[in-house]
Amino acid sequence: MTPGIRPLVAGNWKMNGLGASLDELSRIAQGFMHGLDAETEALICVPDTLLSRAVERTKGTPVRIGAQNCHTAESGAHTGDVSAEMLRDAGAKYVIVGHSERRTDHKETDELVRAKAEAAWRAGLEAILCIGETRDQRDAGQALQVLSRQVAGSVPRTATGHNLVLAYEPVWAIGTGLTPTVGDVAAAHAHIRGELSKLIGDQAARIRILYGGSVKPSNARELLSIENVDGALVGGASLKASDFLAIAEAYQQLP
Ligand SMILES: O=C(CO)COP(=O)(O)O
Repeated sequence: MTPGIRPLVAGNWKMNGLGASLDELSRIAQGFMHGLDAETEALICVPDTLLSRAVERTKGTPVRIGAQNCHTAESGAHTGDVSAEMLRDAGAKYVIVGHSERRTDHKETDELVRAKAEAAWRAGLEAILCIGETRDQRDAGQALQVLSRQVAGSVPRTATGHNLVLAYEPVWAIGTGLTPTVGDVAAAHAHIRGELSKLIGDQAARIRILYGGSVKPSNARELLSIENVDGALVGGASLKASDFLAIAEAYQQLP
């Protein structure tokens, strides 16, 4: 946690969810309506096919809806792509950019990720920009170097606490049940804050840095209590309302 920063617990449904999954979303929204403290911001990033229905389901609740990717252009001849303006039009408030699955599956570079963050801002969305090292990079002792390179290459210099959220997601921890040690998460987040500060100065202190990678109810409290961890980006466990709510509750239990 960082004093003065509103924590964000975000779910990333990835390529999961049909219409019926919206019942789970309703349960998440109900959980935040009744009992969960408004101090924690809640967001679910759904597949584009569910965007407008998800926005409808969560209307009047504290849960925000986001998307998982956008094109850099506002409109045009890009078959199969969706622009940030279209996501905004469908009711999204946030968009994830540079997730490692997109960096791998679609060969997204830091430069492209930076352009996507700028496209998100042009459309009035907040960007959740993901970075993180692979297992090989960690084993080679290069984790912090990789994070430096990704921050310098993919974070636009006009980033502020109002338009950017950073997510540290070690690639090897995604969907594996493995998590870094508390010491490694603390070192990575402090390092990211330092690199942000070199790039954008004082605003670095305002930017939320989320941890993502195998966050679940049983480890949420430990992970979320680490210094400079301002929330979580949750994959698998965000598909189940009881798990996602239990992760959000972990924040309330922190001193
Ligand atoms: O990639 C992630 C969130 O963006 C993390 O996924 P898991 O929580 O399933 O490991």
